[in-house]
Amino acid sequence: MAKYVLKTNRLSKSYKDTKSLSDVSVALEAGKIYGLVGRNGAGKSTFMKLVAGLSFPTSGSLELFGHSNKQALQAERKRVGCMIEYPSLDLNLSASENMRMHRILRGVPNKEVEQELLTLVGLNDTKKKKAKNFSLGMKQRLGIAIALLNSPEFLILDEPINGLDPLGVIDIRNLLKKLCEEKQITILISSHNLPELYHVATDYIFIHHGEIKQTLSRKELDERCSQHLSITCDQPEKLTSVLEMELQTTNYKVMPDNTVKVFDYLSEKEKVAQTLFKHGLAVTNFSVEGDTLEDYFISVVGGAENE
Ligand SMILES: Nc1ncnc2c1ncn2[C@@H]1O[C@H](COP(=O)(O)OP(=O)(O)OP(=O)(O)O)[C@@H](O)[C@H]1O
Repeated sequence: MAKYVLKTNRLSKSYKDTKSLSDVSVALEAGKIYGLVGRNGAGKSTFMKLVAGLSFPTSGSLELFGHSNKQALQAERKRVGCMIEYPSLDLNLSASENMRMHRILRGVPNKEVEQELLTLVGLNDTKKKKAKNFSLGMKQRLGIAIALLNSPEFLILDEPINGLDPLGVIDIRNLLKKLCEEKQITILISSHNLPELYHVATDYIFIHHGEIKQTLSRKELDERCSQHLSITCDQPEKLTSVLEMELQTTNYKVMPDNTVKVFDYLSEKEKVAQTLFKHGLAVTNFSVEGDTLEDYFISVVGGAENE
């Protein structure tokens, strides 16, 4: 049975005239990396703050590690690490001094954890350099090290790759994969950039105007974004048997509306069309489809920024 780190039930948050989050119901399974993707102002930080206990819902409820009552939730939040909106660094302190300050503030007795985590995030040789002289990527990595101080099982990171150069993005991506694979930490990471999240997340949650528009796995996203022939005809079952028997491919998928997606023969479309015709199939749609990640994002959350 799936083990859930987080479940929300119609979680909502309003600020005076603004409904920042509307009826958000999601379930996050342990051991995965969830990408929370949405435009600026979609409600990503609002959602993360509610989960982290930094803000309170207007309505709805949430469950962490299977617990939902107020006191139990507070206790379970000790198993959560977060970096929301910006890393909470003292810019006049070095990496080690920042780690020490946060370790003491959180009551973590083990001093060794400071260096262990700085090594993990690749900041063990920054010596006395003050955080104000760090690159954005180094600040983000230090923020992640701070979020890891209490050995969390669930890590919440708000836009940790926003504004980083390509190498900085790769560093953070590799770090997150390592945390998930080696330390079995479940991760929720937000971004407004689906291609950036694509390489790190195992699952994606699309949020727009405070509502969850779609949740899907990497495999499902790949299927939707890979180029394929989309075929609609009067006899879908006969179509699949022609694909298997005549065209020798099982690389297809029948969609709920009976459209068949064929992932082979993209460069031999005529051969497919002729074969279907030869077998008397009445084809009503035959087209090449498949979005880029950017197109797919827009198809889910809409095109215009201020619609
Ligand atoms: N404290 C607040 N008071 C009033 N409105 C707020 C507050 N916090 C957030 N909002 C509003 O709630 C909506 C969602 O904001 P939120 O910061 O959660 O979005 P986001 O997806 O994290 O965006 P960004 O990527 O720009 O940080 C926005 O319309 C924002 O203006």
